[in-house]
Amino acid sequence: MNHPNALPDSQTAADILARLAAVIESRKPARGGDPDKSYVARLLHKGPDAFLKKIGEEATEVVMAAKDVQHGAEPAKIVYEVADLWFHCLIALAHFGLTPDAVLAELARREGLSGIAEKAARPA
Ligand SMILES: N=c1c2ncn([C@@H]3O[C@H](COP(=O)(O)OP(=O)(O)OP(=O)(O)O)[C@@H](O)[C@H]3O)c2ncn1[C@@H]1O[C@H](COP(=O)(O)O)[C@@H](O)[C@H]1O
Repeated sequence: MNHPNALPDSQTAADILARLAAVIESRKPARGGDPDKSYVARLLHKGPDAFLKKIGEEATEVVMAAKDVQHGAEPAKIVYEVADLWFHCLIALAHFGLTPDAVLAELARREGLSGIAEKAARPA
């Protein structure tokens, strides 16, 4: 299994996610997405139960891939499964009118905030 380990110089993760989000947006039924020609349109057409089920399956596949890697499989296996998981999460975000930028902004907001300190500061 071969996959590129680094992004080309001109590409940022935010750009890639934004481009994919734009494609997903264009596949919405209201925008004429065709379930016969597009996997994304098909999932959006089926509705939340369909893509939320896929997210559950893909999350499980990430766990299974990681267990395989623990037992000697090629680490790239995890990359493919995480890509599937992120992709299906982007479909859910689009359905609910959210963008990957919102998630990136939340991660940026959390930068430097220890998870242990954050949990300890929560109201009882
Ligand atoms: N990144 C992806 C992407 N990742 C995974 N998949 C598809 O997700 C599906 C589910 O993957 P699985 O491994 O679970 O396959 P499966 O078990 O056969 O799936 P199910 O039958 O259970 O749904 C497969 O059909 C994959 O091809 C993707 N399909 C599309 N994209 C992106 O979305 C864009 C728009 O795609 P379309 O809407 O199909 O034109 C594409 O240009 C890509 O950039």
